[in-house]
Amino acid sequence: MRAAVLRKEPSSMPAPIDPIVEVRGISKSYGSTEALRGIDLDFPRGKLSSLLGPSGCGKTTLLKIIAGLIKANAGSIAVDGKVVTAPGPERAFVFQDFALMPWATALRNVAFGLELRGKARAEREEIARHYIAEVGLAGFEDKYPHQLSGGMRQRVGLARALSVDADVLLLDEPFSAVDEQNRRKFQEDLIRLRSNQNKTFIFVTHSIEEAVYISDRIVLLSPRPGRVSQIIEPEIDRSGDPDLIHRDKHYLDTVQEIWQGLKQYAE
Ligand SMILES: Nc1ncnc2c1ncn2[C@@H]1O[C@H](COP(=O)(O)OP(=O)(O)OP(=O)(O)O)[C@@H](O)[C@H]1O
Repeated sequence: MRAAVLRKEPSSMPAPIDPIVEVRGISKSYGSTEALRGIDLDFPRGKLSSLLGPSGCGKTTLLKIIAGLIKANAGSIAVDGKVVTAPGPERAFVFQDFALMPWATALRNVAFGLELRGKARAEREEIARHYIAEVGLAGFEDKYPHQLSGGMRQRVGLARALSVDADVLLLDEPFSAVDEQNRRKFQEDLIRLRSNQNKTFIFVTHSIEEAVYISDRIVLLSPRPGRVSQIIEPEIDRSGDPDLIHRDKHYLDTVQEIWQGLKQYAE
């Protein structure tokens, strides 16, 4: 039987990275709490990178600095070679609680980013319908958030981020509020979206299994203050049966290797 997960042959030269997001010397303190110190990172274009580490290591802080939602005390962020200091159309942020407008339908919520950008109603609704279908919610366009399950609300949040056509999607633990079945299903959807949408995903999680399952690249952060401790490229062939991947030796070994590095921080 062919293995479901393949470790690619190591090449003699590391593949050059085409970074879309460049993080240089980022430090951030909240009062006397030093959240991040001297972070240097490149996020490759068209890939899914995860920020992984124990609670409080600064994952969300780094993601929000990349988004331009909070300011660093030192350092810079460049997107496509241009230094950014505020939110911009090339980056879309998916919040942990999805941040939906409760009084608006799924369609209006998804179209909202386009509404803010001044797109005409017919056009923005056509785009919104397309992405609602992309995330598996066709038929739910006219439902309000309270009529949708947590998993569905999360899909609305993702469809909204996809519809504004940003090159970089920043996702802050988007699976934390949903049950395990939906989480698994959504991880598979994200892998599919990442291969057919040509976007760069930067994803915050504290689940080692999740990071190994979905990521091209995992940035491990160590806490107090947050620093880059390791970068891991799981090199998993995800074209096979997802259930087999979860049982594959290389997948399990990678999970174990990361756990060995992180367990010292477990409380
Ligand atoms: N607004 C804030 N004011 C003060 N301290 C903060 C603030 N936001 C974060 N911190 C502190 O900065 C550190 C990093 O927080 P951050 O939320 O970025 O970590 P995290 O790795 O995302 O954590 P978690 O996995 O628990 O979400 C923590 O010690 C946290 O308590």
